[in-house]
Amino acid sequence: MEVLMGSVCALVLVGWVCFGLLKWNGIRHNRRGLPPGTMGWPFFGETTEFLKQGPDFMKNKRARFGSVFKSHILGSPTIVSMDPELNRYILLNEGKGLVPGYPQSTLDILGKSNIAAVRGSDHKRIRGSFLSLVNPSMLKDWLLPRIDKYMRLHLNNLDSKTIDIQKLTANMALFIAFKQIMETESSSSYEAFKAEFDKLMMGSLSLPINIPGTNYYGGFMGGLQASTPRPKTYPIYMGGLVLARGGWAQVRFGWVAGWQANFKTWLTRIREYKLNDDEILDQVIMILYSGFETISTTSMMAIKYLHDHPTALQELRDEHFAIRGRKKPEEPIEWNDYKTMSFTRAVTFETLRLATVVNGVLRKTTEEMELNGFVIPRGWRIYVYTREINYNPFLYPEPLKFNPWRWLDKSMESQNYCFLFGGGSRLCPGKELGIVIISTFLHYFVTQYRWEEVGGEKDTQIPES
Ligand code: HEM
Repeated sequence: MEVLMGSVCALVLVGWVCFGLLKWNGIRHNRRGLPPGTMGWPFFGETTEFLKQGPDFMKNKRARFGSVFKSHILGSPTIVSMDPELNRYILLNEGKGLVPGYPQSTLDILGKSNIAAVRGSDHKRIRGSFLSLVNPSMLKDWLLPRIDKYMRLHLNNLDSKTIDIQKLTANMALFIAFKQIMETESSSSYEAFKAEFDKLMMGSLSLPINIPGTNYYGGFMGGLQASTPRPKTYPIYMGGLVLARGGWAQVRFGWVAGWQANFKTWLTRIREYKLNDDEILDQVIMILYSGFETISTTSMMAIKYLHDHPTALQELRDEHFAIRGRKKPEEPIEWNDYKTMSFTRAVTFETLRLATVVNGVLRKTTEEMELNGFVIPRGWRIYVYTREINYNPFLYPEPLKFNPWRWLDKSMESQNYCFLFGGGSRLCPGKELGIVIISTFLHYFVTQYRWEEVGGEKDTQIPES
């Protein structure tokens, strides 16, 4: 009996403490003029629910509080905006105190000079250097030939095999990115790099708790960082290479001395932007990081949608067999071929829309400001949640239907609320490179293989109807 009473008292006490903490956290962040919403637990906020429930978290909140509400996610008080007009305003007005607001974990791991962490003239300079690496002439003469070569290699030899398409596309995206930067590296350094890269991806979206065992800790180099001259926040695209070559200094000087033929070409192209060593490394990491998830998810979902829509698949195949018909079997895809892939481009955009590969982008206020009648304190994060716009029936009739043909009208790509690649001064500079990679993947996949779904794994339905 005493044990039972003790347990009940303990439970009541825990209940009260929890209630008190939730209330205290709500009051702590309560200011006049803020939008409605709840703040969850001190420090953790509502991060667990947000990560666990995904889009349902947003839907439930919107049903309760409307399309602009407050919460506390990924370590910071956050305003979520699902309002299309407000989202557009925020994306187009970085200069008015709305700068990128990626979580501390992302910034720590990607490096303090990565493009998402810098603003103003530094952003212009770094973005300029980035664009010079992926502009149409680079794409045409430098990148596409390599993408073609390594795509063939990657998609070689899948005949009669059962493949996990998620793994295949994830590997493809990483392999292609790696080869663009480190063409002459061996496959063993690719494997070492891949293992480090997985940790980086996990760490960049975690709570910033730097103790062994956490994803955040794993995102760094662990023990290696202490013995190297790189600052504590040494991010780690280079992890694989450091492991493979046995020392950061060696890698560092190797890079700067132009130890990679193709990297030398990159350095020459960006010389005018005067990036220092750390800035160069952070941009390399950013190239790998930004293109990875987006390209792999889009390629995977395109294969799924095409499988489920035979008419679209047939039209895509016709487009690619027409290109093959003009070539010898071993001839690579060239820029002019890519330019004729209008249906492939439409499939890519429709996949990005329907699967909502990017749910939204993060900003932060640099000063207190009024938005939509609400007063947002300085330093609060704003989650510009663009997912809902993708299913707006006025913009996209029958929004839950896979209909690539809607994108053959070219004006669709530039309509005011198309945020598939972001907008304003942060519009994705890798947009065309991403589409080239996905198109090359689809080219070799649909011209070399026919496929069918096997296995009984439960599908995740995207979007949820
Ligand atoms: C299907 C593929 C892709 C999609 C859907 C996509 C989407 C986006 C979006 C939505 C943003 C805006 C982020 C913001 O406003 O905070 C962005 C920015 C960015 N993307 Fe992409 N991206 C793709 C491919 C790539 C590739 C292949 C690269 C690099 C090789 C890349 C590099 C970047 C960079 C560096 C930024 C930051 C730009 C800045 O802050 O000025 N992206 N991307």
